Amino acid sequence: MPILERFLRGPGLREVRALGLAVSGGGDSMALLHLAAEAGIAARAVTVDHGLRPEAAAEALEVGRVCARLGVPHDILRWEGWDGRGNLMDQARRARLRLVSEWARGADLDAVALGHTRDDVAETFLMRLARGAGVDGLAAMRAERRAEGMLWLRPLLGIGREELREELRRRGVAWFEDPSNENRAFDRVRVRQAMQGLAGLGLGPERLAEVAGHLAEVRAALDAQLHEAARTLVRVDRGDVLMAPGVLDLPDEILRRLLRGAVQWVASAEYGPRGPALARLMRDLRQGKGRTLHGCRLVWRRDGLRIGREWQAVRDLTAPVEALWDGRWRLQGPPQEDISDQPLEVRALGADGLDRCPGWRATNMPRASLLASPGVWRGPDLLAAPLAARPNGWVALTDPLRNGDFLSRLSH
Ligand SMILES: Nc1ncnc2c1ncn2[C@@H]1O[C@H](COP(=O)(O)OP(=O)(O)OP(=O)(O)O)[C@@H](O)[C@H]1O
Repeated sequence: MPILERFLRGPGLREVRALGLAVSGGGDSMALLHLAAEAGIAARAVTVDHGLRPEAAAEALEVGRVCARLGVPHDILRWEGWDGRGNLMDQARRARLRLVSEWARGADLDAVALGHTRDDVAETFLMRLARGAGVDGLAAMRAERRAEGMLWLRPLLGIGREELREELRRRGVAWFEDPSNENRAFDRVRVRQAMQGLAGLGLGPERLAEVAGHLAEVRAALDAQLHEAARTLVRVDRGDVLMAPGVLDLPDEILRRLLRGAVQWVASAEYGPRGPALARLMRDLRQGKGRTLHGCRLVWRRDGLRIGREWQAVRDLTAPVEALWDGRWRLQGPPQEDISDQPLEVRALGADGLDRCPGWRATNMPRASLLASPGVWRGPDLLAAPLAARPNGWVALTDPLRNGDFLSRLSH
């Protein structure tokens, strides 16, 4: 089948009204650009200049010239955010995702296409295998996914990198080779080199991508079961997660995912607890015991398992009332006159705060959950404790985006 047709068969492309194209100038995304232009898709391209290589700015301009010849509007975004710490590649990738999604929303695009190919799937599979990943990590990346408020499409996942380059050569199109592709310090580069030896064993990129594709189907089946379990056995009660006792009848794999998602949400953490910690947790829970984990308290009560925030984990957290507190709480209250030079702030109630909420028992919330619940403070004075029966005109809601996130995170 001609390459253009295979490209167009990629999910979502035909329904898109206006498509963003993330074009770094490398072979894969240059092929993406040319295929989209040839297909007559209404598109707008973007290049992020990370400012990390001196040539990057000139390369971005060159991508712009190619786009102009194809009649595709092109924008350049600059990232100057690296603070010199942490994993540079990871930060650059995250920043790129954020910048490009802001750009796409601003340009009223309904999806952004990325140039990942079948070789990326195969390489990622091997890299994850080397780290001992499970089904989720080994499963092929999704051809269609939502993140950062944008729909991301990967229409080239079924096509090999070399085939795309062949197509570019046929058209006389040049592309930039990223010099880091030669740098053995990067895992991906070492994996690429190792793959040349694996091909002789029948483990070429096609076969590896096929296995990753099967695992993606396994992941989808687990997701469906997880969603069903969450829908029928789990609910959120004022920031705590409640699981019906029936969760103990679920297969271990599903219960583990449910617990990881719930704990991650209650702790507002970027990652859930790791395998060994989850295994210990499950053993204890099956013996009817509770425990603390990852900044959460898990306790059995009459109606099932309650997962709440641990006071110790939030005792020193302070946020202005307009901001999210503990990554998920939004406080809303009556307008305040600026009568004091002490600003209003959100802090956990703690024992000191809860002592000033005489009606808290009527809330039917465990004391431990209320200790870690948000209060509105002015210096030492507690103005409001919305979850502990002292609202004083204030409400505390978990951020709706985060709330939606809870289920999507549960489903990974
Ligand atoms: N600086 C960038 N500007 C715009 N899009 C980018 C940029 N870097 C990566 N992308 C997008 O993300 C996809 C995958 O990123 P990856 O880091 O694997 O890219 P790459 O190795 O530079 O690939 P390519 O050969 O497509 O340029 C690219 O195909 C492209 O769609």
